[in-house]
Amino acid sequence: MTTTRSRNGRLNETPANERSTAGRARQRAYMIAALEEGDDLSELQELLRTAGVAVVGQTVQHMEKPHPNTYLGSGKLEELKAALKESGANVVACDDELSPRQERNLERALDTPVVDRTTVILDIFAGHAHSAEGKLQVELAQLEYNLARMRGLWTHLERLGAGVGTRGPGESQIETDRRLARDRITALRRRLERVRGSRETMRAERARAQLPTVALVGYTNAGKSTLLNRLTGAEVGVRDRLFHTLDPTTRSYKLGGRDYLLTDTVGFIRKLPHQLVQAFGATLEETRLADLLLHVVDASAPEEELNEMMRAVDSVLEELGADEQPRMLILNKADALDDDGRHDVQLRHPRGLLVSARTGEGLEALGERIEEEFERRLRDVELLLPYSEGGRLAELHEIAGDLVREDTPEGVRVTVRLPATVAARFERYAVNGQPAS
Ligand SMILES: Nc1nc2c(ncn2[C@@H]2O[C@H](COP(=O)(O)OP(=O)(O)OP(=O)(O)O)[C@@H](O)[C@H]2O)c(=O)[nH]1
Ligand SMILES: [Mg+2]
Repeated sequence: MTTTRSRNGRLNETPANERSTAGRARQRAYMIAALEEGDDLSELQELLRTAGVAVVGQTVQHMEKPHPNTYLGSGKLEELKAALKESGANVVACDDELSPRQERNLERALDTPVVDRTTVILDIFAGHAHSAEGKLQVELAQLEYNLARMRGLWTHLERLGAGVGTRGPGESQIETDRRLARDRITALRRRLERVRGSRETMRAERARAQLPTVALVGYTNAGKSTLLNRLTGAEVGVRDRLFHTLDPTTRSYKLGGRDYLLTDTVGFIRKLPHQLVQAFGATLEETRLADLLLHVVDASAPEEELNEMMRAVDSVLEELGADEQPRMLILNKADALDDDGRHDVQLRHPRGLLVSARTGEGLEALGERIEEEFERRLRDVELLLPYSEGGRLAELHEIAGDLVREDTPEGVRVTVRLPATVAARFERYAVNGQPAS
């Protein structure tokens, strides 16, 4: 994991730079946060744990907005300095994304390297990316984040063979850095496009065009992968760690004689770095193209936290333009709730379906609901398929199970019931210009 990180993460490869949360034997982090009353640092702690960093202390200042120059107030900083020494920490981890100025000032005041929440999340992503596409996406996000902040681009570019001496006349070092970083970003984008155009992706896209698709979305650690495994018999990795799944996995899945595709997606989190949402745009496309979204939540989380996680998911979906599809709320981890807890969560989310991906409870009802959801939107469609498009007929059989066919001189005339979204994909074969959706 360390090697992947240092390959991707610019911050991680220079020993002189202690900013990275990874790649060094046992980092000891001291957490700081400017929080509203009632919030705590458990999520940052969880993120650090996932990044393999030990937490040795924390300082929280309750304030409405972080200080624009130093993040925390000056009195708090003094207090922090002493506590920091005491704790033996070798890095300070901040719960928010820091402006370059805040970061610089904090490092100066504390005489300790500072990482912010975004850097930690990018780092975890770098460690969890397995596919060529995932790795490129993370590197792109890291580079863009650092470009915006102009943080030590030096080492990175040197490693890429750009190095000293490439500076043009009259160009300041910063301008050179910026220009080289932009070139690298352009090159990465191009490579990403090529990777995405690969055959495998195209095959997946073809499959998606035909079968109705259901995407599992939700906060990291909600149980999406567990649910996918349970429903389809797949073996997607499951761990009690944040952001375990980065590469979307799609499996087919049968319900009442029809085939569906079920896609697992990357988990969301509060304050998900914007760069990551952008970089993972293509991966998250799965979400936008799905016919139905299952929003999976950890129903065993405390009420306030659950609401916040749901809001975070809503806002990412909105940013992705995936907020218009039909959505179902899946209240997972029912097994971790007692009777009162179940009653309570069901009362607060009457439309949610209580299930347990672990024990299988409620999954039959879930299947029925999915079927109903598609049933409701079934359309009777009449199509004329030319004989040269025999493959299309086979697809229809797979999707619809039942269909009525009649051979005519022009081709096969088919009457079939299809989900509205699928019908739209067959529109060009519709008879009499009758709209298929
Ligand atoms: N008690 C209980 N635990 C569950 C259930 N479903 C999942 N878990 C646990 O929750 C943790 C996270 O599960 P995953 O399936 O990896 O969650 P995910 O939503 O795919 O997480 P990311 O890939 O990080 O977005 C694991 O420890 C699972 O064993 C459930 O129904 N009940
Ligand atoms: Mg997962």
